[in-house]
Amino acid sequence: MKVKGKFITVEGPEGAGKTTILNRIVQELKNRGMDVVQTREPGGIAIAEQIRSVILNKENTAMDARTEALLYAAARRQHLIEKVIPAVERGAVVLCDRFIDSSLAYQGHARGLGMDEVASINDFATNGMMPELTLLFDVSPEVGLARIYRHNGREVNRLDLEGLSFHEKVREGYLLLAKREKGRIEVVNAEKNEETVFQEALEKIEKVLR
Ligand SMILES: Nc1ncnc2c1ncn2[C@@H]1O[C@H](COP(=O)(O)OP(=O)(O)OP(=O)(O)O)[C@@H](O)[C@H]1O
Ligand SMILES: Cc1cn([C@H]2C[C@H](O)[C@@H](COP(=O)(O)O)O2)c(=O)[nH]c1=O
Repeated sequence: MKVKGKFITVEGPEGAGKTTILNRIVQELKNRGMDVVQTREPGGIAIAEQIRSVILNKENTAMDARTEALLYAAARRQHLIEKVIPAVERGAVVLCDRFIDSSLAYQGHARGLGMDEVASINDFATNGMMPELTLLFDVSPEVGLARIYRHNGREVNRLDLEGLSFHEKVREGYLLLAKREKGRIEVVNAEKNEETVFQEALEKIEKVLR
């Protein structure tokens, strides 16, 4: 792939505030006249949105952990090919809500499949494409889940319904990744108020856009 634009991802446990902050950042960058593409995983294009509805359907309680990991990787592949790579190649800034680190934290660490195993199936899906910057919105499961149940209009999905220990493992997995990949993953304390989180995230993104 000829790289011209930027590929930036945001990550974090449930209710970390990724969507809220991403919406504001995208608006801010568009106001500055930049070519910005906001997207999400799993989803962002029709085929991946269809896979998303299978994965997150609360009735699919029989789903095996490896099946889950493979479905996320399949959605990722299609989304990269149809949307992310073309946008980066034309020079856009692509801001994506979740990417491979979600699979490593949720399926690799919290489900117990192993981060290395999950990384290897994802290598096949991505050809090794990685973001230039990843913002990890760190929040405790208590705070994140309370935000979802208290304020958010979004439907509670199959993964939200996992127990507290699962969500604790997700956070632990993310923090392990952040330690491992200090050059790419920047941790933001997402328990601070929205304005503070927005300013901190924007500053970090501005650094890679310079
Ligand atoms: N810093 C913050 N402080 C308090 N509430 C916040 C903050 N950021 C977002 N919220 C609120 O928390 C809720 C969840 O936010 P949001 O949907 O942006 O999280 P998310 O990380 O995208 O969640 P998920 O990935 O689980 O869907 C929303 O009601 C939002 O208004
Ligand atoms: C990409 C990806 C996501 N997940 C989980 C994380 C969330 O529970 C849902 C997505 O819902 P959101 O409202 O868009 O955050 O899917 C995962 O387990 N593995 C992944 O690779």
